Amino acid sequence: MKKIIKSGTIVTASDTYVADILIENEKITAIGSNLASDGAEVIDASGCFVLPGGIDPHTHLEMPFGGTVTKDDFETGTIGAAFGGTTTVIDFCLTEKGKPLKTAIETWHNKSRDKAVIDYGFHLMISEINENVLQEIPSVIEKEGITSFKVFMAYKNVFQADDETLFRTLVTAKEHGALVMVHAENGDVIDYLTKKALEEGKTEPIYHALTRPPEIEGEATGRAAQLAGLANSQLYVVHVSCEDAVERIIEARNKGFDIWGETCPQYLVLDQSYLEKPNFEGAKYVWSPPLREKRHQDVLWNALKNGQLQTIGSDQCSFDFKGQKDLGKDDFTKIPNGGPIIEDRMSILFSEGVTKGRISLNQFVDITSTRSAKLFGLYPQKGTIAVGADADIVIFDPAAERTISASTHHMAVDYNAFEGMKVAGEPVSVLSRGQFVIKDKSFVGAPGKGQYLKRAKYGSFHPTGEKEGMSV
Ligand SMILES: NC(=O)NCCC(=O)O
Ligand SMILES: [Zn+2]
Ligand SMILES: [Zn+2]
Repeated sequence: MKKIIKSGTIVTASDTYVADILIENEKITAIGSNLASDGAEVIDASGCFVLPGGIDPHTHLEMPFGGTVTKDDFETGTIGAAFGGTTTVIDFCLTEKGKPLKTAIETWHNKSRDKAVIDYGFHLMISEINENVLQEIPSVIEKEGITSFKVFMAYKNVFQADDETLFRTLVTAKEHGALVMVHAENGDVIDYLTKKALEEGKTEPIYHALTRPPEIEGEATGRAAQLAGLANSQLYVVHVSCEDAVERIIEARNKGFDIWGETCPQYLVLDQSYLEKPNFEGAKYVWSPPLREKRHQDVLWNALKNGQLQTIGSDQCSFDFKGQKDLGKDDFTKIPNGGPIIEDRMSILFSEGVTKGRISLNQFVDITSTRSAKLFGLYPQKGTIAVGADADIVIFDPAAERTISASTHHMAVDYNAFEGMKVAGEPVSVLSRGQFVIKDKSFVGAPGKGQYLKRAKYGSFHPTGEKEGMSV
């Protein structure tokens, strides 16, 4: 059945205007003034913003980590995402050394196929480069449409890859049209500092932050950037948390390197002091990289405003406080890293960013949706409101107010890191390919309705030279 969204203020990465939107067969087929209803279901959006569905480029759903598995899977995680206005997630598919890449990809299809309520794609972790891996890469890109690879520079003896692997991944990605993503922290130095802290009897959550100082992130970011420059390849730095890393990204971009940076809501609004909360509550705030001193927040906001960081990912990686985070009660290195943010990613950026004047409304759309669509091969099918695009649409009430709480969130996890935070603006209804997933703030979608997305190669939508500012 046709739908018409009437009288809303459409916001894209470049424009803001009042118009109606006609939806037919999953797509936007017309945008204009006073479109005739013609028996279509009419959705009144007056007083609301009509936004392209959010794209979360960084999630870990049902991921094994730290001796346990993330609490939110592709069902609860994508339900939470939809409530927050996100209509696409790109999740990290973990590989194992010595096993075919296709085995890992099949595992991830099995986790997601019948569960996702919104569309989804995968990034692929690269932990080693050898003849078998090199042989599989073309089919990963061409058949699976996986056009982004992830290399961990941290988590020694678990996920960490060496520099040769990172460099060869960059070279291979350049050859085949993929974007290399890095978790940029120096895992070897962290390993030394954490062992030393434990020897000195320092076991509380705060030592997680103190053994991973900003210099360690800055060093790894700079190293990855230099290697990307040497390989003449493309690099995307995930979860940038501090000034040291931002500076390395700016320097590399100024040299003309093809480098992009993502930050996350937690680094914009929470700080290192949260790790000192009593009764082990600090464990709720254990991320890698860690929360930083407050001064880094202004640097991150400015970098988003100036286009030096371009996207915001949730890094959704949720563990219950009871039964999972408390694995590290006597040893901070055993606290599973990560938190639940998929649901509040867009609200926090709107409330703290747009309503507080740190970024514009169009930048908000670019950062939460359009830029990820362009970088990860989904544009213009996703990431904008235009004729021919998928009808992934959020009707967003900027006047609504809400308090974030585990008692009202839709993720499966038993706490919310932003508990008690008041946010302005809320999605009222969310459509995925023309079907309501959220209608008048209630879930009306179904597991399995989300489709797997084969993505285009890197560079399809942002020719070299379009790196500066918000014009891409
Ligand atoms: N970020 C984090 O603490 N957990 C998720 C895994 C990762 O992205 O490093
Ligand atoms: Zn990471
Ligand atoms: Zn992550």
